[in-house]
Amino acid sequence: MSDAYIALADGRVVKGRGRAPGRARGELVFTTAYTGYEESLTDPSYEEQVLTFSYPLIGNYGVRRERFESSRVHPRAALAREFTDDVAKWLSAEGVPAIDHLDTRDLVTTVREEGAMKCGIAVGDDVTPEDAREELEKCEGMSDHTDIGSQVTVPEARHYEGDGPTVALIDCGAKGSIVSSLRERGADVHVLPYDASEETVADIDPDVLFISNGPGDPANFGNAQSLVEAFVEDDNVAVAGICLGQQIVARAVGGDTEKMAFGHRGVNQPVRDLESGQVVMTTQNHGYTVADPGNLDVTQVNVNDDTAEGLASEELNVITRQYHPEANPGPNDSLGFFDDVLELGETAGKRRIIAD
Ligand SMILES: NC(=O)CC[C@H](N)C(=O)O
Repeated sequence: MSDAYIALADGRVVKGRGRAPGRARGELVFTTAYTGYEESLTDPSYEEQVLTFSYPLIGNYGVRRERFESSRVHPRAALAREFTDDVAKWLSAEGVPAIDHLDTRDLVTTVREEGAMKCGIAVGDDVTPEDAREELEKCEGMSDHTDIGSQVTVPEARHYEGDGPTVALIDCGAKGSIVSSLRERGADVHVLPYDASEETVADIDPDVLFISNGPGDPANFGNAQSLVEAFVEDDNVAVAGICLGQQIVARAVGGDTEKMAFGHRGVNQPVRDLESGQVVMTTQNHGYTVADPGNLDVTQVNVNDDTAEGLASEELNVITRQYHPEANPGPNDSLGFFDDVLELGETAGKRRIIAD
């Protein structure tokens, strides 16, 4: 165990116990999830953030690769009341600093009251509060990471063959279980880099253009937005999105996004479907929200703060979710989203066959 310091943008330096050494900086956020630490730590949407777990004991059921959502840990550092040795070893091996023995209630309250904030981290045998402050000094705001997509996307296109509708999944930092949720339903999935060209997508001749989740500010994903702009009016292509994907789709159809104070991160966020009135529990991880849905209808809202959780347009064949229907971690209540997306794609595909 070593010394560990967190320098917060509000001027405070918090001391903890070092569990994995290193220095880091990022946007301090918290998740209230009481399970799913492996999925959260490997979710690419946490790139450039420092993740605080409000649940006190992290690591209770070990660390298993099968639960990973990507090939590496994405938060720049991890904070908890208590990490098990398994988690501390994993984060050390990944070179991601970890600190525990913290008053995480205080950290969460600070972020709730003052909003997600920059922080600097220093963990090691002879680190000082000054080292953490130095990291804080170098910390950029989330929106300043203008090419964050390049850090999390696939290096080149991947194709998973299937008999179902063809999906062009634009990988802005996609969680693995979005790909597997589509494949399990028979979809023919092309995973494309975040900067894929319109021609590449057109060559695939997709039934669905699907924009994935991903880190940072949706305004920094101009290429994905222009792909939606190019295909959304095409009657033969359905458009779908999850989380960052919903935000990008909304921006592409004349809508807008804004930063939330501290966001939604957890596994029990209640969402109401406006048509059925049904409330489902959802997994969430986002710090931006759709402030204006543009040409789309808001179909689902967050019960706590009324923010847009689902958007759709029958006319444009669009369906999106702000939360994570792939449910890793989290309740399976909304897995049906993937069936809805593929059905929409199938309808679009049939229209094309008739048109041909
Ligand atoms: N999980 C996500 O796709 C996150 C979307 C976006 N980066 C946000 O923070 O709002």
